[in-house]
Amino acid sequence: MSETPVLQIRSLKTYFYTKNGVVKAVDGVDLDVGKGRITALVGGSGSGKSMLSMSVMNLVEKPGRIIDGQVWLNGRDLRTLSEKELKDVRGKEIAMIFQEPTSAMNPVLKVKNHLFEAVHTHDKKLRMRDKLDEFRDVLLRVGLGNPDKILESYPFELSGGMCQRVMVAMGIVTNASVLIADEPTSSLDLTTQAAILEELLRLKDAGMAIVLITHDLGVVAQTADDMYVIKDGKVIESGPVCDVFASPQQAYTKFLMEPIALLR
Ligand SMILES: Nc1ncnc2c1ncn2[C@@H]1O[C@H](COP(=O)(O)OP(=O)(O)OP(=O)(O)O)[C@@H](O)[C@H]1O
Repeated sequence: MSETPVLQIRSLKTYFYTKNGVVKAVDGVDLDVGKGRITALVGGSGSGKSMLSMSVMNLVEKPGRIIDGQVWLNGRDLRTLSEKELKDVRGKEIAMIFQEPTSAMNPVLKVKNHLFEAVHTHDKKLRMRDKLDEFRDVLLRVGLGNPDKILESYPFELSGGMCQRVMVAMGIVTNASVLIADEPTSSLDLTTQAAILEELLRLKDAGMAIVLITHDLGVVAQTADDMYVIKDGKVIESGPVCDVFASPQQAYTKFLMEPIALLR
């Protein structure tokens, strides 16, 4: 990676203090995310991928707590910002597509209002009617046909996969410099999955830095430039995707790659 990374994470630690002891969800992670690149975070269930991204957004809830580290975004350490300043950063400079779209969406807001909120929070002069054409176009690009009907729908009127695509559309319209996508294609059929991945590649080509969290090494091979393998809250292997695939160093990385090796 030649340019200075847009997002640099250093020594980040997020622990959960439970009655059964301390869970080290993120345990001293260093990570660089470059402009115009897709950086994949891979690892098994419970390895700490989601908590790492929630920590970047400073959205960790009790009993979890970020206990150490820095999160540099465009030269500012987000960990030193006030909650008010962070609100401004979220959605404008760094956007996130959550793993659980139905719980991340407001049940009383129509899709058009979700999309509008994603842009209006940071530009109060915008008017809904001026954005509707763009919203229709983005909905079509994420595989949601009949966009006029979708714009007028409430989340409960849509399937989980449709909500997931609305979340992707919200990530796209923000035009943030970093987009964190947590399993953005997990509950989608293969055709829709391909459309979303295509869209992520288009955003990357437009200069966005994308963090792609996934279990699916096939998706990583198709789309990502760099990858980090996470286990027990730690980065155990990282590098350009082609290097890690060509010569994985850790037994755990080889284990994650086994399903792909079988397909070759
Ligand atoms: N509220 C909580 N209380 C206690 N431990 C938690 C809590 N939330 C997450 N953890 C723990 O943090 C660790 C990391 O979880 P995380 O959700 O980041 O994993 P993940 O890699 O994203 O998994 P998945 O792929 O299944 O989403 C796990 O050990 C999990 O049990």
